[in-house]
Amino acid sequence: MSNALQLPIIDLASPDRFSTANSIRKACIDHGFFYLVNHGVDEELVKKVFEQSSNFFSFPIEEKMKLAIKNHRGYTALYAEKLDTTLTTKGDSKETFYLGPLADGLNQWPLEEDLPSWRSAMETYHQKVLSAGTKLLSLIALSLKLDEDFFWKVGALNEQVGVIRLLHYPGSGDSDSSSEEIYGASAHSDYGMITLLMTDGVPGLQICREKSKQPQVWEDVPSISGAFIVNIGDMMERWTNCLFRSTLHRVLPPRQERYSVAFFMDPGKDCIVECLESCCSEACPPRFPPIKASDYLEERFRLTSVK
Ligand SMILES: O=C(O)CCC(=O)C(=O)O
Ligand SMILES: [Fe+2]
Repeated sequence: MSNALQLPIIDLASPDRFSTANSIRKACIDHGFFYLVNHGVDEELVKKVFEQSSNFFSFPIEEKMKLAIKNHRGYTALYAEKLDTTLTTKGDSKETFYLGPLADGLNQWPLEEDLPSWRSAMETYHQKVLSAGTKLLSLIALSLKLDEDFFWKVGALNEQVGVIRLLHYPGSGDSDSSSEEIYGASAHSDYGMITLLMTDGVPGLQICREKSKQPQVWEDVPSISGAFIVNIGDMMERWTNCLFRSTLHRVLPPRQERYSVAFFMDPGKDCIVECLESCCSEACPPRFPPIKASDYLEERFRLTSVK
């Protein structure tokens, strides 16, 4: 079952920060998803990143495997990841490429002679989206009645933050011969603080707002040209004691080829994520113990890769 959904639209450039923070708070409580506009990442750059992504994924598999994932950076092939760890079917029908923080030297780069504009496009995109995400996190802090620089002070934000995941869903054409339950991206929630997602407009993304309600109700999330689709991740849900929702989402197996680019803002690795005082009380005690971000994230990565 699926319905179309109208998510709130948040304007990152609005001068009225307190009213924006209030709208964000409502969006995070009601949906855990919203659109972000006036975010400062220009359309030309987004177009370049999608072009470079499509150029890379069109290479033969042997070439792509030369950059196979190491230290969470590089290429993962079709069916190599399964975001819903409870499924018994083979992995998700997508291939991906991960690029992390620019300063740590761990990124893998395609050869310049193969893709001359790749590196500059990806580096610029990383910087620009990190800057938009950082502004958004200061508004999220305000929305939780915290100081604007709260996420800096607790070590969640630093120059070692921000992971780009390029995604390519090859598309199944019109035939759907398989009876197996294979998704483009199977049902999952994201792990970190926030995710900023751009798609090429091909439909497929759905959310389920009540994770534990049966049967699950899935609603389509249409793309709005130029807007990021932002969602709250599990670590933010932990900080807020489930006030903000880390909403379950998935991508249906697209008939048509589909590209998207996710930008994950996970907390810095030494950051301890623990229930905010404003989100618990005697009647509503913390639901999760404090946890070090890197311990939590490593375990989640380990579970999603298909052995
Ligand atoms: O491709 C999409 O629309 C969503 C991707 C996603 O949920 C993810 O990469 O975590
Ligand atoms: Fe996701």
